[in-house]
Amino acid sequence: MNDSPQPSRIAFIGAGNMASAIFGGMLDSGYPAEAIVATSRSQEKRDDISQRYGIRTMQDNLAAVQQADVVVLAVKPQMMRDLCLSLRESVQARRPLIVSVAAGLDAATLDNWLGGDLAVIRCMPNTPSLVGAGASGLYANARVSDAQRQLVAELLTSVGLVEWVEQEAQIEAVTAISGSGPAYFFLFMESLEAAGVELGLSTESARRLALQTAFGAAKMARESVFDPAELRRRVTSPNGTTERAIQTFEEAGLADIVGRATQACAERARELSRELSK
Ligand SMILES: NC(=O)C1=CN([C@@H]2O[C@H](COP(=O)(O)OP(=O)(O)OC[C@H]3O[C@@H](n4cnc5c(N)ncnc54)[C@H](O)[C@@H]3O)[C@@H](O)[C@H]2O)C=CC1
Ligand SMILES: O=C(O)[C@@H]1CCC=N1
Repeated sequence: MNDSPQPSRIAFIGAGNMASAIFGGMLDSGYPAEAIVATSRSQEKRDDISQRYGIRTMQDNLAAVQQADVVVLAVKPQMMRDLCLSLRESVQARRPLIVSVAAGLDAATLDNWLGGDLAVIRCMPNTPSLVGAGASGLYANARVSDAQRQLVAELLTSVGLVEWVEQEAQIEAVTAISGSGPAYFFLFMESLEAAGVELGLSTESARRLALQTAFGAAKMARESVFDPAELRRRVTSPNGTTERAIQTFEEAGLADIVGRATQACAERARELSRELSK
């Protein structure tokens, strides 16, 4: 993963949903468990993580930082200020690369809370990282070296797709499309399952059909030489069944709804940034 024979030591601060999705995916793709440590305040959670993933866990965030080349900050945005202030001294002493996955917190604010002059990468991942099918947007501040960019890109490529953005504001767009995006597709799957039940299928059968169709459509869209619009046209026979369904979606303004939902998501990220960086 880097030029030295030793893998980079990665400390995850806050071993919740997103951190476990990333380190779980890294482990599945062969990253050595000995090089990963995760912190949690709950003993039960620490035991569960060590048992399930075979990585080291700690209660003490400072001890984790003191041994790390890369520190991944993975607590809720609202907890980040206190966490950064508590890590400041250790971080300034060791100067690891900082990677934040928090929605809506800009690199300069994090850097400031951590004492300044640090290499900071803002990452917006998503939970399908857990199954190696994640999508992450990355933004690096000016202090991040090429080697550090490459290391983080490699780590996240091991759990899915990586897209660099050149402007930090573009991270809000990544949040609206892929960070929060899995929830939109899950919502559509839930609706499709409920509709199947309404039309007379059993819940189990409706769920299996809805999930396999979502999977099949995504796989086909990724693998095909045709774009999604052309693939949709190929399902839609003139005067056939699909046409009626698509007409219904269009009349209800699906594209507009998606536009408004993603705008609202990006705006919430900006709002979080204003609230939390005060
Ligand atoms: N869940 C998602 O789909 C995504 C989440 N994110 C970001 O990831 C971050 C974490 O979100 P989730 O994993 O969903 O939340 P979570 O609540 O599952 O995980 C956060 C964890 O941090 C722990 N924690 C809080 N303060 C701590 C401290 N001082 N020291 C050690 N541990 C501490 C909590 O106990 C919890 O286990 C957030 O900033 C969020 O914006 C980013 C992309 C996607
Ligand atoms: O809902 C949230 O705030 C986080 C960030 C992106 C996905 N989950």
